[in-house]
Amino acid sequence: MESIVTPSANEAERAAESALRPKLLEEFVGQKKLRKQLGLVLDAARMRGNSADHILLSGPPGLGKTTLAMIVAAEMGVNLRLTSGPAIQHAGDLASILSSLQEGDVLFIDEIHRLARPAEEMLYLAMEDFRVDVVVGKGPGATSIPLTLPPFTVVGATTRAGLLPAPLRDRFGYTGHLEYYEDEELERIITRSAGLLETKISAPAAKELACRSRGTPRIANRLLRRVCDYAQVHGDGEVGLESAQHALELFEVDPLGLDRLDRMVIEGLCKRFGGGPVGVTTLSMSIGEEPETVETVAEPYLVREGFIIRTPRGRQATQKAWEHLGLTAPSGDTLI
Ligand SMILES: Nc1ncnc2c1ncn2[C@@H]1O[C@H](COP(=O)(O)OP(=O)(O)OP(=O)(O)O)[C@@H](O)[C@H]1O
Repeated sequence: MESIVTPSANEAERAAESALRPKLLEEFVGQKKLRKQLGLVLDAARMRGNSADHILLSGPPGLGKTTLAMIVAAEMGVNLRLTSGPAIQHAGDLASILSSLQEGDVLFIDEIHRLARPAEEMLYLAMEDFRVDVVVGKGPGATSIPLTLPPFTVVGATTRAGLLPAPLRDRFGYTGHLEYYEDEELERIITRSAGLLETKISAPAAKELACRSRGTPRIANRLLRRVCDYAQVHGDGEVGLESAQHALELFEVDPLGLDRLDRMVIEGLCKRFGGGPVGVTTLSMSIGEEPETVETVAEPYLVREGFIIRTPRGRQATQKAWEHLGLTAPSGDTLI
């Protein structure tokens, strides 16, 4: 189920996003600690006249990993090559990318935890010794020719740092973890993006959007685009609080950022199962959704925000879920 509050993006959306990306570290909002650490790593490399250490960025989708990789290249004044774990099917694919790198280049590998094993092993060597063994020919006659690479920087991005094998993780000199954003930071991102889209947005409207963006800049920018559409069609193009609220109502994003699926899950849990605990398969069937959709699309945010908890006996609604639906929890229950 595609939703306006999904944190991931398809290719078309990524293209639309490029106009809104901050280009330099000082334009990047939030992630204060990471910004300072990364700034130091880059400053030191610049002062030494070296390429930057390899950098690993981990965190949920839509928080700015790709943006930061682009910023690293811009700050270092070098070229950026973009690829991803799933795009590298064979070690040969990686060898051809590596052998085309120029001195200092930044190689961004998105979803690095999804690299195939042989490519991963080739990457260890390239990152450590700036060397790659290119295999020429096939079968018993195949020979391996060592190729020296110029120094370069790998920026790896992952949503699942725990899945990275230790030898690969150890080859990154700096690892930065991206956290969900505060509402006030999202407000600044929204105001900045509105400026780039040449739209005026009032401070209360930006605040309203921020509260519903689930801590994620990608969602904030997406909601902003829809709210701009609404203001253009139904008003004079300026986004005020009222038009923002109407637009968000139209797209079924409620004041705490829950969408239709999220509400169906907590409503099903409270109304049909007395708040649970109930197994995810039974719960999903009762609302006509696939268990995988409920587990991967709705649950992460509902758990993170404390609407539901996972127990060994299944999912359970919390007091916050009952309150959000305007319902009273059955008496006698010990609610979390
Ligand atoms: N700190 C920030 N300040 C301003 N805009 C941001 C910030 N972080 C992210 N964005 C914006 O949010 C959108 C998504 O960011 P980005 O593509 O970098 O996320 P990502 O973490 O790489 O996502 P994925 O894991 O899906 O690849 C972009 O339009 C980007 O401009």
